[in-house]
Amino acid sequence: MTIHLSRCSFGYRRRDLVLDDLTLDLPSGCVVLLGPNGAGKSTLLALLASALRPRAGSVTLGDLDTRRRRDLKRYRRQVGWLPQQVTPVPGLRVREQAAYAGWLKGLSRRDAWDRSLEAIERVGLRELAERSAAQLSGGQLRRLGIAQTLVHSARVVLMDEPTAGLDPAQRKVFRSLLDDLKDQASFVVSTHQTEDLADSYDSVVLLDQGHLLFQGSTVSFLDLAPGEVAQERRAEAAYAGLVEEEV
Ligand SMILES: Nc1ncnc2c1ncn2[C@@H]1O[C@H](COP(=O)(O)OP(=O)(O)OP(=O)(O)O)[C@@H](O)[C@H]1O
Repeated sequence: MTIHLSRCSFGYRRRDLVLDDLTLDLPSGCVVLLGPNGAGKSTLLALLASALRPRAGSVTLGDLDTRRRRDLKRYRRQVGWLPQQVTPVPGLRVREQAAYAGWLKGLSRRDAWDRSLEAIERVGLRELAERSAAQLSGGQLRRLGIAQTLVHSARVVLMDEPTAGLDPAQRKVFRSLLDDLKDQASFVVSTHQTEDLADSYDSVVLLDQGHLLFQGSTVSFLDLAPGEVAQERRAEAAYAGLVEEEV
């Protein structure tokens, strides 16, 4: 099941539209969300997370429509969101923070606590379960953020630049984590890093200035690069071709 955006518009200020009449079907699997700075990626993820409400249009998952109050809770339970900054909750240990996130999504205290252990285990934080969340490194905090989405068994996990600021070794850890979790949920991941596209993602969404420039399989995206471009540079060349065409 996928999230469907239909004719969505959104602006932070009355006159400016950051997303303009956007229609998009997010397929299951791993989707990478690309676009220049200010394209609207974080805004789109916040709309998909139902943290922001579109000015016009709809966001639906199956028969759940975020415009309907009675659907919102169920929708939010199915959709996990990892914003750019994962904030440690003051006074909470790693496992407690994962459990707290599940409780906020509507699990009972007991369920949230029980599930939190498996969630932190899946992201490799089992040994740090009793450590204060405030003492985690940036990469560990992001892993805790992912665990928070796993506690409530989100079917779609939205991640906003999860690898920004991570060193190459940590980025590799993140990629293999994503690989491990693919059987559990679908992922929509925004990033500026195009080098690992072919290995990690099934499809690509490219936004620029709130408009959709491309949506399709990773293979068809890479095919947009000129034939002579080497394999490891094809994503970058395809991206540049589409964005420059737009300027
Ligand atoms: N809270 C806000 N109030 C007003 N304008 C905002 C706010 N957040 C974002 N914007 C504006 O909305 C537009 C889209 O921003 P957004 O953060 O969604 O882009 P992005 O593609 O995620 O960018 P980046 O790659 O730099 O993170 C930008 O013009 C930005 O200045």
